[in-house]
Amino acid sequence: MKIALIAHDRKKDDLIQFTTAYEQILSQHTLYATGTTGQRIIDGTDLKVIRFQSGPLGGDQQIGAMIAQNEMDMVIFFRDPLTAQPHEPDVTALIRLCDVYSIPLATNMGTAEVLLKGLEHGFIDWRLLGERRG
Ligand SMILES: O=C(CO)COP(=O)(O)O
Repeated sequence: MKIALIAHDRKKDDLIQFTTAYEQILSQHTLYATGTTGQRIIDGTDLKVIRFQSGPLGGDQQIGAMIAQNEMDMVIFFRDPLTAQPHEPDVTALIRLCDVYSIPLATNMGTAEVLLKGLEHGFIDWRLLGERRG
């Protein structure tokens, strides 16, 4: 599975804690991240991460483009609901594309835990069926 990991600045520590706790599951998948988030994960864990641009410089849009091309299977996006983002339209567009393409999306740690446990138990394997249909 291809999983995108993103966190706004005040949520980055939470995402590092989360990726550390679920490192064993995450390490079995291909991980992508926006620029700064990806660097933090690389520095803080043993996970391999493919980094895009930083969010304000287009990283959310790059992940959105992958979703539109059926190249992303899950998005974990720890948003900061209390801070205005200069690239709010990009954030909204990414979330919208997850809904357009029915991509599992977690915007907080509670949902992210459920998604990863579901991933571990094969609940998201339907994405692989789509891959085989090609
Ligand atoms: O702003 C972001 C998502 O909207 C995240 O970008 P960074 O990972 O580069 O901080």
